[in-house]
Amino acid sequence: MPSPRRNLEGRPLGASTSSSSSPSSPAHGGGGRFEFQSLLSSRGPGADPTCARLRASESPVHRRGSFPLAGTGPSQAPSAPPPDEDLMDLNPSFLGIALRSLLAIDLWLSKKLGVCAGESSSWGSVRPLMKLLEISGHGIPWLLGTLYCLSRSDSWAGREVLMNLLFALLLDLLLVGLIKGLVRRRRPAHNQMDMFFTLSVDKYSFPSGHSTRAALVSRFILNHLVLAIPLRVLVVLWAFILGLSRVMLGRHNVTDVAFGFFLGYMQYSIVDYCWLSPHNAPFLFVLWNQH
Ligand SMILES: CC(C)=CCC/C(C)=C/COP(=O)(O)O
Repeated sequence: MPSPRRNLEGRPLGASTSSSSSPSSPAHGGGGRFEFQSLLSSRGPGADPTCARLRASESPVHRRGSFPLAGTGPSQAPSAPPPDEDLMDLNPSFLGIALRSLLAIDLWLSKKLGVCAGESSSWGSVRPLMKLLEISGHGIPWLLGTLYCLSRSDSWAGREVLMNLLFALLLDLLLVGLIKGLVRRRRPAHNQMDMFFTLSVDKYSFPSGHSTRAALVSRFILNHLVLAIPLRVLVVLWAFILGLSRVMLGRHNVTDVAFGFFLGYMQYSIVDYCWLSPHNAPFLFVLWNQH
């Protein structure tokens, strides 16, 4: 009866060992190729290690990927191919590489633009002005301001617009809070957490809540207020500078702000689509009237 095939450590092929998961084990590099070979050859019927080796050695990916694993000179045994899962690990997709590069550029650019991140930063003297701008885009003044105007409004048309602005601001808080809680991206390391009134999710930075609000509110204003051209330009400028100031203050990375603008813009489309009126939400208007 043929004796069971063994790997170079003397273990029967296919036998799982607790040591194979430890960092010093072959699977983690030392003589990892032996463990990979045993894994390949134990893959059930038809799993021919010779074929697998040929297939893998034809692949430039394997050649590149095996480099860190081999760590050995030509005098040692030829390296066996890693299993498919390992090939996948060693073969990052084009999308993966693009995302990693984008992230690296994002971090680098955000650090460069964070010129007001502290009092001692190169533009530290502008920091108070940037913080004033920060308050102009904060949720509290916008919510309180809208509620105040609603309470003072004496026309149905005005009330309708303000009711929808309130809905937009609440929707924005909800969506930004949700995404921040899901993505959990840390704020940049150079940020000082000295923001006025934050919620617990505001320790996260993606997306920038100020930027979503800036895009949402400015699109709302441009669509529902009749303004002279210079004022319209001012509204757009305010939104843009508010977004930029988030990176300059070191609160956000560029991608947080870019996505924030996109999300805020889309949120307006949702609000416009679900536009509340005395016809589709009469209870809201009656409630407010009684108020
Ligand atoms: C408490 C309320 C009503 C809003 C929180 C507003 C806030 C602090 C958002 C964080 O913005 P960034 O994500 O741009 O830092």
